[in-house]
Formats: sequence, structure tokens, C-alpha cells
Amino acid sequence: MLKVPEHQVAGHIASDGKLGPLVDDQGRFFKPLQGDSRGEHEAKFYESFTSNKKVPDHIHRYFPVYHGTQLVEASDGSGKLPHLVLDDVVSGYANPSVMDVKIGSRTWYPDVSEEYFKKCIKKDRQTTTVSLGFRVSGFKIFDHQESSFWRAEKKLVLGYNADGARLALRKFVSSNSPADSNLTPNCAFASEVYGGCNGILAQLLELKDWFETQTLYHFNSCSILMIYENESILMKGGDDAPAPRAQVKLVDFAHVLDGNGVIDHNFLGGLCSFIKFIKDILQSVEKHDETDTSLLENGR
Ligand SMILES: O=P(O)(O)O[C@@H]1[C@@H](OP(=O)(O)O)[C@H](OP(=O)(O)O)[C@H](O)[C@H](OP(=O)(O)O)[C@H]1OP(=O)(O)O
Ligand SMILES: Nc1ncnc2c1ncn2[C@@H]1O[C@H](COP(=O)(O)OP(=O)(O)O)[C@@H](O)[C@H]1O
Repeated sequence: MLKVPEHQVAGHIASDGKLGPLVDDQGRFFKPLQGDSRGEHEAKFYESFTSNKKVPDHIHRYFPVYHGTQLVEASDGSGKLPHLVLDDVVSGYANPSVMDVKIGSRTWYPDVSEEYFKKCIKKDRQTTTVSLGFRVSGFKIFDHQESSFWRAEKKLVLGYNADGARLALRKFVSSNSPADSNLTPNCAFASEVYGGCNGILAQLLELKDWFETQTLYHFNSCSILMIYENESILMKGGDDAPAPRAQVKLVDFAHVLDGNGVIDHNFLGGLCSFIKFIKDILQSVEKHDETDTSLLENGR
């Protein structure tokens, strides 16, 4: 039995009879092939990427595993439609916090229609895409105090300026109530989630290394998904405390183009900018910890 994904944070959502992705209880994510040949384009990308021996193994792990396409009952009640069958990258988590960040200082690319170009550039200018080289598309946080999920409102997210994006990235790794906009995010999970040898920053840097040399694909309008589980961090100290399992995954390949031997500077530039934001948060947390330690040592 397929159902609407509980943890989807952006994109087309299958609710109120609309067409959108579905999930099963076996850890599969079914994304309907979108019109305008975008769906076929995304399927072709997955087929090319999956079998591309030039892509190193350690890079494959940043992409959802692709299981081909399948005709399944669509969410909008229009009957059986072809869907991409992917690994559901959040299926292994009980209460995942998830953020979608669209990378690049432009979402349009050469040879798109005038109409599509205008739509993209308008949104790119209205959001932080042009100014920062990335935009937050959506996120949800597991609020352990309330034992429920808090979801950022799409309209507010798309209205973020640089400070709003920074605040969202801090909030994403904080333990104080996300619903209260008067509280300064405490970044309680930043070191465990963003930092460390298996954390988000280490993964982003590994991706950056690849993007510095890869000329196979241009990842237009593609997103980085960040996923982690915060309950486990709160069990800190317990021997059985599981790791937060912070993960970076790339999603949405409807607009990927052949790289033609050229660096994907649009994605690479956006990724570098995004990395700087994550690094700054980690640095501010370390600085704060150092101040706390010195205050303690000085008996204050
Ligand atoms: O329909 P919209 O205006 O919500 O735009 C979609 C975008 O939503 P946004 O409002 O930017 O969060 C959406 O962005 P997210 O996935 O939400 O980051 C996609 O860009 C989508 O296009 P495509 O599926 O990649 O071809 C976009 O869909 P299309 O309008 O291009 O079909
Ligand atoms: N393989 C996946 N597993 C789990 N969730 C996914 C997967 N792919 C996408 N998602 C969720 O769906 C959202 C939209 O995906 P995306 O491919 O960008 O769709 P769209 O083309 O409609 O924008 C992402 O932000 C994420 O929350």
C-alpha cells in the first residue's frame, strides 16, 4: 500500500488529490514522472549515473539508489502512471529532521523557454539563490520537547534573506522550541550534526572535492537534502546512544545536463557558499564553548 511521504519537505506534494511522490513500507520512494519530458529526463539521468564507471563509489552514496521506473496508481487518482522508484532516504529514521537546500546561483540554464527562464529568474532574485548561491526550499525539525514535528512555512522559507537562511541553518540543529520565533536557536546539535568526521560538513567537503574536478554532469536546480535524528543526541552519555546519522543526499535531477567537459561552476560555487555558512555556525559554537570553559576555569 502506497502512502504520502510523511517527511517530504519541498517540491510537488501529493495532497488534496494532487500529483506527487508516494512511499511504501519497504523503504521505496515513488516519484511520478513529471510532464514536459522532465520525468523522462530524470529517469535518463539516473540510468546514466547509476552505470557511469567514471563516478567514484564514494560519490554514489550521496545519491538515492535507483530501481528503475514502475507503473503505479498515481496520487491524484488519474490511474496508473510511470514513477521513478528510488530508495526512500529517510526510511531508516524514526523521527528525522530534514532540510532541502537548492544549490546554485541560478536555476535556469541555456536553451530553456523564455517563459521558464522568466519564472526561474524571478524566483532566483526573490530568494537567496542569486545573492548566496543557494536557497532553503523547506525543512522540518523533530521537536523533542513537544514530541512532534515542526514544519517551516513554505511562504516564509521562500522569503528568507541571507540572515533568514543563516537563522534557519542554526534552527535546524537547535534543541529549543522551533515554534517560538523569539527564542535564539541554541545550536545544541551543531557539533554532532554539522561537525565531526562523519558529519554534514565532512560530507559536503567530500562532495566539493568531486565537484572541483567532475565535468560529467551539470546539476541545474538540484537540491541537497540534510537528514539527521536528534533524539539520539539527547541520550548522550548512555552507552547505547546511537549516532545522529547525519546524512547528505542529492535529489531532483529533472534539469541535469551533460557537462561536456566543463566544471559545473554554478553548483560548485553554490556549494562553497553553503559550506561557508555551515563552517561559520560551527565556529560560532566552538567559540561559545571556549568562552564557557574559560568562565568555568576562572570560577565565574
Ligand atoms: O511549482 P512551484 O512554483 O512550486 O515550483 C517548483 C519548485 O518549488 P519552490 O516553490 O521553488 O519550492 C520546486 O523546488 P523545490 O523542489 O521545492 O526546491 C522545483 O523547482 C519544481 O521544479 P522541478 O520539479 O525541479 O522541475 C518547481 O515546479 P515547476 O513549477 O517548475 O513545475
Ligand atoms: N529519494 C528520496 N527519499 C526520500 N525523500 C525524497 C527523495 N527524493 C525526494 N525526496 C523528498 O521530496 C522532496 C522533493 O523532491 P524533488 O525531487 O525535489 O521533487 P520536485 O521535482 O517535485 O521538486 C525533497 O525535498 C525531499 O523531501
